[in-house]
Amino acid sequence: MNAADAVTDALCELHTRFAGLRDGRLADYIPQLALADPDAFGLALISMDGHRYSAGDVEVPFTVQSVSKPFVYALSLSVVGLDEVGRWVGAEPSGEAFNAISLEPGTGRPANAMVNAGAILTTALVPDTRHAPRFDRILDYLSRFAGRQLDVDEQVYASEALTGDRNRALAYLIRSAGPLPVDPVAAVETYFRQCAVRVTALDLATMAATLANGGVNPVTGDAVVPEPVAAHVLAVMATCGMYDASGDWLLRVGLPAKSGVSGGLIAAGPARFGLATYSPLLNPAGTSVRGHLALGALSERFGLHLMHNPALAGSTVTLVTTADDLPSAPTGERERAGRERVAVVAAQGALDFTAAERVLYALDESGPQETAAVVLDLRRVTDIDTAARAMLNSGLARLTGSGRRTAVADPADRLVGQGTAAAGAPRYFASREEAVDWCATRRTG
Ligand SMILES: NC(=O)CC[C@H](N)C(=O)O
Repeated sequence: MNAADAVTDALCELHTRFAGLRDGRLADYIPQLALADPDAFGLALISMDGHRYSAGDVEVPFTVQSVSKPFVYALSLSVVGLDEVGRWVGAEPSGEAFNAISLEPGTGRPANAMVNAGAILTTALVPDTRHAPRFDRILDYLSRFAGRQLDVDEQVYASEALTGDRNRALAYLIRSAGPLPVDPVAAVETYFRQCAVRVTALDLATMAATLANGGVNPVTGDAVVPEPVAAHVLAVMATCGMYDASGDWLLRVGLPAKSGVSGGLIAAGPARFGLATYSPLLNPAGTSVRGHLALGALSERFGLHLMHNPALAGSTVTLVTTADDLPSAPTGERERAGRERVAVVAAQGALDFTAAERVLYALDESGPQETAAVVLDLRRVTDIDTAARAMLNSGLARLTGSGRRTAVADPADRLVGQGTAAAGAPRYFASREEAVDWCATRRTG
């Protein structure tokens, strides 16, 4: 028994809880989908370290269907850019079903890339060259998101190609509405193939985890799309991924998600995990009944809701008001020894904007009257992002500018970066002792 089996146990428990449920119907408007096993049910979770947890049928193949949409959207954003994609596809929830025959009034754009109209256009925006045919690019990207080579279920493809006139109608409607740089009618057949790509619940969880992990597949380490693209896709999944049920989903489950009519469902916890379920019995909105319930229960049980008050990293900052070589010496004795009282603010962990604010506040609180000198101890900091580095640098410059003697213990050069000590910048030391000693030494004159 391993300790991490506790995670698997939680998934198994949900699997047991919902496996017996027979509500919902198989999709049959694509005839091949009606042949799915209604009892199939699997749940998978991939962590940001690429750890895999699963319960039930997580290796049963099924076609990706609409769960392909966020990933192809990611591809077109990467290739064409947010602004250009945004000219042709909106980012507003449509409040309508996935296959609604409707475009945004005024602009003639599909409402978003998660409904069929927007997805067909998104697919059309993926460049199609002799060197890299559109579908090959799509299959390659989906495979990189999944971390293994995927293929197409030709029977499901043929089945949708035979019956997909509603999507063709949408493509013609889109083409009639505006001066597009691409042809959605030609792209709709590619869209059918993209929907027929075969995946498993484990694949989908890995794909969701890649979006959650800033576009880097946490299992293979492959940087599939840039971080901002992953963030944009998650944002659209959060507001539009569950079609006309998106608001209620965000309210109750609180995670960016995407459903598909073959029974796949993904949800992503940014910087935390990727989740997927497979169960082909659908509710009237076209979402897996068991998947919906299981992810809802999981979110509630583990507090995964995005808007859930995030646990404040209570230990980001420690303030030690006196730390010098004469820790308990009274002021007189300290002065005779030519030493000053030094405050030490110690930060730890990964510093982002929020953590940097706490550090700066603690630096202010550490003075100025009683302890004029202050040391910022970064020895236990593991990472500083760009925003936090800029904030800390300008905050420290303000401190020194206001006359406080300031030193930073930064053995890993995390803050100073390029090693430049600009005028007005604090002094940098490799150890806390040196920093405290420099600060404590009373300057004369
Ligand atoms: N919601 C879905 O999964 C729909 C995908 C399906 N291929 C369609 O276009 O109708």
